[in-house]
Amino acid sequence: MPSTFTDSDAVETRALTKRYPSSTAVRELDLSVPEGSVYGFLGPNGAGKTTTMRMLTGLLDPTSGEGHVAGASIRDRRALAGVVGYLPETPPLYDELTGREQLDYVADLRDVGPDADARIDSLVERFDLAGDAGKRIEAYSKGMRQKTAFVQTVLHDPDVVFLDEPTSGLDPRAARTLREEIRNLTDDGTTVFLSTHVLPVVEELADVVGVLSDGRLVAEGTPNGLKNRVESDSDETLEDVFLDVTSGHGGRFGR
Ligand SMILES: Nc1ncnc2c1ncn2[C@@H]1O[C@H](COP(=O)(O)OP(=O)(O)OP(=O)(O)O)[C@@H](O)[C@H]1O
Repeated sequence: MPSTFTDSDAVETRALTKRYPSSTAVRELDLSVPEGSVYGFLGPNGAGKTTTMRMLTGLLDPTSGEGHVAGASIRDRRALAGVVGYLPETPPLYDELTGREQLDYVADLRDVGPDADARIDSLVERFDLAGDAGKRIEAYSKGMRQKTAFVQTVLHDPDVVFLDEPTSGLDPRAARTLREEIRNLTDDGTTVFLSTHVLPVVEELADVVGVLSDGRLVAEGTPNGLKNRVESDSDETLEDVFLDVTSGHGGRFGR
């Protein structure tokens, strides 16, 4: 069967669905995320965001439907591993390793090559982790863990980076550094798939926002486009849009 996927989209899904015995987490999801853009993926708790990202990163098999990420089928884990980076809500870190050992280990695992040391040095410096790189991760604060986890996610220069609540636990300075790093990634052509409940972060960074509710995409557009979809005396905020489209009453904003 000929593929209907286009070359310019970094993430594409068609009718992507995940069913569990007692519920359907993701329903017939169609996504198209252009290369080099930031896609803000919003939705209430339990909407299906993590399930979607786990399918797009090869950690979970879809029940039906299909998808490609940077040209790799989401059913081809080996191909996906080279092109995606995933920062999950609870990042996989080894408490017994030092920060530096953790990053060296991941660089090795991901086959980063001869530039690994320089790349780690620069990212560790950028996130103000250099002074603590020799300490064991068990002694790290939540923010230090989160920063280390972000660095390990982007170490192999993936084509598409999936971030689940990346600013969680970060102080304002670190959160700003992270937002700048996300911008730097897209300047280099990387695509960022960003799931967060922090709406100002989405508003600042996202080129396009998709809102998931009960496993379905209920709204999609630029942050300004979504806000301006209804005429209103007061300024509509992204939070108003979010609350409206996820209210369960259909909302004023159709897709
Ligand atoms: N392993 C599982 N078995 C059964 N149901 C599951 C499983 N994992 C997730 N679910 C269900 O799928 C739905 C979507 O969950 P998911 O974690 O994807 O939501 P989310 O949008 O990431 O939520 P949050 O914002 O709270 O992180 C929920 O109803 C959840 O209970």
